[in-house]
Amino acid sequence: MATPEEAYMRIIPLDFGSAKSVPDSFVWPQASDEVHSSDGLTIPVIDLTDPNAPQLITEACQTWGILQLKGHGIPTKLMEDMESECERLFSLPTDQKMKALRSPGGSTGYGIVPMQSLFSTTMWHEGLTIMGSAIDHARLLWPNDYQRFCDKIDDYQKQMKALAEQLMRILFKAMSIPVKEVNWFDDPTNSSGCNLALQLNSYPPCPDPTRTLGLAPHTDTSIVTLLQAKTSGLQVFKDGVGWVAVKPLPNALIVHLGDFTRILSNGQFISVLHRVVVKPIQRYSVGYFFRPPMDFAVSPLLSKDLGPEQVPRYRSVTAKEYLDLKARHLEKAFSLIEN
Ligand SMILES: O=C(O)CCC(=O)C(=O)O
Ligand SMILES: [Fe+2]
Repeated sequence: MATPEEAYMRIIPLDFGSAKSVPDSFVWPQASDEVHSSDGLTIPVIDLTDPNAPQLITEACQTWGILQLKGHGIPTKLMEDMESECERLFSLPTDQKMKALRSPGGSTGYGIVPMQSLFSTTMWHEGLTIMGSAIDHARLLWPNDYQRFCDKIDDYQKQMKALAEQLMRILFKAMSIPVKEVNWFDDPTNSSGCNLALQLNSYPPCPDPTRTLGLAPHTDTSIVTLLQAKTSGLQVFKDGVGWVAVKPLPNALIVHLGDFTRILSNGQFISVLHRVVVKPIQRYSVGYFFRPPMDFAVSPLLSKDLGPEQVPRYRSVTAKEYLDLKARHLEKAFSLIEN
């Protein structure tokens, strides 16, 4: 068990600007694992305006658990603006970013990802987590000029929420879960307490990219995660194949299925294991995590397809209980809820 001082130190990113080599505490031997050359094996690309999109998305959820989405309606300008805001944020002097440092055990603010506490090796990463308004953090980061960041973040979250709901309607239909039973759907004020989080990620230029990882392998604790990333670095694990590199298409969004969808679909949909490798060049990504309210009971039994003869593979678990299990056990959380 880490002491409070150790817990605090574990959320402070390295001062990457002055790192001329990869310190020993950042060395991940698996960073140099072989990656499948993805010729002929690429994650599905789906256009949301295609009339067959629901069917194609359902198939992609069963075979990959990840897809690239075109025709999603998020304005290109807004996506570019988010990339610029990431640059503006992460280029701030370290002392300034540290003013918005997340507290140990806290959910929002600047720092290394929360799952870092489960690993003894550090990841080549810094991030900012936002839930709801960004104003408290933005005021600390830019005391005289915080409104621009807040406005962009608000606009982005609003548009991402609408898109996530559109995708969830497709997923819930595919899983035969009646949307009317899920009363937190379509709640414009989010008064039902959906756990929506925006994660801005920065992977600074690395002097020796084959020795370290930007993010360790993990699945997302979400129903669905929408990710924008201009450059490569993300890899997904495909059973029987190994790590496959994702090559982001211009203006497309990457859609990850998260653990909650795996539970709701009784294991029919995959929550894909993924990781991030680093490069000699700077990389940013922005993830929008859509999670149900904390007290929502996530259960395969919500599906009308699950007849009495079919056994639920997972027990019912509230979102809060699962988030706690995941925070302590990471990918082993699944074995703890398996029937
Ligand atoms: O940066 C990426 O491509 C992935 C980020 C990610 O997996 C996450 O934030 O959970
Ligand atoms: Fe992720």
